[in-house]
Amino acid sequence: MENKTLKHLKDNLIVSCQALEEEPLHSSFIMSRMALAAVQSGAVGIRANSVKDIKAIQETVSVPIIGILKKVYPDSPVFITPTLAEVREICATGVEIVAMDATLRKRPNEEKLKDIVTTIKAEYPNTLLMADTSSIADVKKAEEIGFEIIGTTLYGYTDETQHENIADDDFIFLKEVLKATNLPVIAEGKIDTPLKARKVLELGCHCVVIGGAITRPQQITLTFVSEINKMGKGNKSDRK
Ligand SMILES: CC(=O)N[C@H](C=O)[C@@H](O)[C@H](O)[C@H](O)COP(=O)(O)O
Repeated sequence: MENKTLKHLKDNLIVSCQALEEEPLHSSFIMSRMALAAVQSGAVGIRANSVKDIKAIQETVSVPIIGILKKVYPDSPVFITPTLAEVREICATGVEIVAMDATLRKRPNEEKLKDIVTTIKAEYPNTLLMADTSSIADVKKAEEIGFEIIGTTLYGYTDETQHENIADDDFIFLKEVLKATNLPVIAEGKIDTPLKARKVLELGCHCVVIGGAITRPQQITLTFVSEINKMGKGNKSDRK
């Protein structure tokens, strides 16, 4: 029998409401209002970073939350809920799903992903664990060690995949992910148009997470400015 949260999310939209310290909208209050705006327009779930933001969002909306805690360690490139300590902190908020980096990269403090998953499953058996992956090898490993959900979150966001985009070659990577696992797949990462969101669901993803294209105004503004800047001198109107 499928889990209640997964049933709720099926074929629907999750909006990621995140602003890091260096971003203009960094504020738990603003993130909670972003979440409210998203839910008012039909999002059925929210993805959020940090205990503070999660609490503010929980007080504002009552949809399932994918919680993460971004933290940078000096000895590893892994920063999305990287160690057992952050996973525990996010589980303790009571979010329905906790996501963590599930790439095969070296983790901080020499921790092993399998140990983190085993420990958390014993402590929080009702919390769903989502693997933020970047490759087919990550996906297979994540399923093997006990994750319940696969996310494509890190495809295009690691050194190895920085030049890739999930929409490349008619979503070839996503199609391979769907073939490689029987777990529900959440499409996430660089999905920047409504059409692409629909397409990933039609391909068989369980649901879709959209971040920057909805909640990062600096990123949205840039898409307009870049297009405007393509206007050649010859195309500019003479009209005063
Ligand atoms: C790589 C990384 O740090 N990803 C983060 C994960 O939570 C967020 O910053 C993204 O906004 C989120 O994954 C949604 O993706 P996009 O913003 O591309 O729609």
